[in-house]
Order: sequence, then structure tokens, then C-alpha cells
Amino acid sequence: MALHIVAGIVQGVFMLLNIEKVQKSYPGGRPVLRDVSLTLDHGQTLALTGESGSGKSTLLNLAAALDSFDGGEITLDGTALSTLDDRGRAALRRQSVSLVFQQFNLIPSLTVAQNLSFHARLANREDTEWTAQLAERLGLSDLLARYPENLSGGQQQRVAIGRAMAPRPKLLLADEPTGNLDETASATVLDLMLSLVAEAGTALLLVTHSLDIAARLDRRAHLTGGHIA
Ligand SMILES: Nc1ncnc2c1ncn2[C@@H]1O[C@H](COP(=O)(O)OP(=O)(O)OP(=O)(O)O)[C@@H](O)[C@H]1O
Repeated sequence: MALHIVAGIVQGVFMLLNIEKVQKSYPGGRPVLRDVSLTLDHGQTLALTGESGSGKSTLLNLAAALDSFDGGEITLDGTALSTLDDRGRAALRRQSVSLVFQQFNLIPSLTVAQNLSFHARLANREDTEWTAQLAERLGLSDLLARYPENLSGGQQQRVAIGRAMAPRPKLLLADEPTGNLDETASATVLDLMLSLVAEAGTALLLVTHSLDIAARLDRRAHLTGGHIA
């Protein structure tokens, strides 16, 4: 018992993300997550696979402190999410987490340059040198004055990755980030994302249907029947 508690504390404190026996149902629905446990260490990359509807996006949203869960606990960067109210969750997100989605979700009224620095500014963590490096690395230097509607899908996703990495988050959560891209753009985006998280020491939890993509990450977890297989 004592050993179990010590192990739990050690995991809770030192693991960046500790998901323990989490349960989640939506109103009127069957349980989506029945008993999900998963840990992610600082700087580690983990691919989350599973059938359509198995709850991958649900789990990602919980890890991002975007939604509440019914049982179990999620500890992110040393903070138990069940103890936070909406404001606390928003503050923790700003401080530690960035998200990248399949639908790039850029702000249409802002230029590429403004989109790139938007989250870092909100988090009060703007580092103009790092943002310029990101633009360069992501091949966006010549596109900074453009608006998202004038970019290809691959370019938009590169902006979204730059925006996500600009605050140097501890955790990057990516939900099918290459799902809307052709093979070439997809390979470029994945390569860039993996090299940037490695450089920044950011941990990555990436939802994907692709076993090839999953094979590129440090670890793999498969969600099925409300559990991690
Ligand atoms: N906001 C919601 N309200 C009610 N049910 C929801 C909601 N979001 C998701 N669900 C349901 O929860 C289940 C899991 O959905 P989720 O999007 O997490 O799965 P997924 O594994 O990410 O699927 P996909 O691979 O198709 O994106 C599905 O049955 C879905 O219909």
C-alpha cells in the first residue's frame, strides 16, 4: 500500500501527464472511457490509435483540460485537474499545453505572422527570436504577411504548428494533424513537428489512424472498448 502511494506520488510529480483510471460519459450516452490509464514523461512522444469513435479525441480533450471527467484523475504538470475550476483549467492550458487539430483552426482575420505569435502573446511567453526561428524552420518566412485563406492546407498546418510551439509548451496535443493533407504535405508536417518538439523538449500526444505515423513516435497506445489495450 505504502509503495503504491509512493509510486503514485512519484508519477504524479515527475510525469508530465498522468491519466489514472479515468472515466467519461457524455449525457445520455454509453461510457466512452471506462478505465483509462496512461502516463507521458517530459519530452516523450506517444501515438494514440483506436477505431473511429473509440474516444481518442475525448481523451485528448480531457488531457488538454478542455472538458471534465466522471471518475479517476488526470495530473498535468503536477496539478490534479479535478481540483480546478474553468479559470484554473484555462490558466493551466495557457501555461503548459498547445493543441493542433486536423482542421487547422487559424484565425482568418490575422496574418500568418500574427497567427504565429497569437498564443505565445496570450500566455505572456512571446519570444520573438524563437518565433522567427519557427517561421524559418517551417518555411513560412515569405508568407508572413498573407492571410490563412491564401495558403495551402500544408502551409496552414505549418502555421498552426508554429503557433502551437511558439510558447514552448510542455505538452503538445495533436488530433490527426495530417488527416487533411496529401502524402507529401503530411510527411513534411510530421517531420517538422517531431523535430521541433524534440528541440523544445516538448512532450507530444498525437492521435492518428496511421500505423506508419504511430511507428515514428517513442511509444504507442491503443484505445479500445473504453480501455487502453
Ligand atoms: N460532445 C459530445 N456529446 C456526445 N457524444 C459525444 C461528444 N463527443 C464525442 N461523443 C461520442 O463519444 C464517442 C467517442 O468520440 P471521439 O470523438 O472521442 O472518438 P474518436 O476515437 O476520436 O473518433 P474519430 O477517430 O472518428 O475521430 C463517440 O461515440 C462520439 O459520438
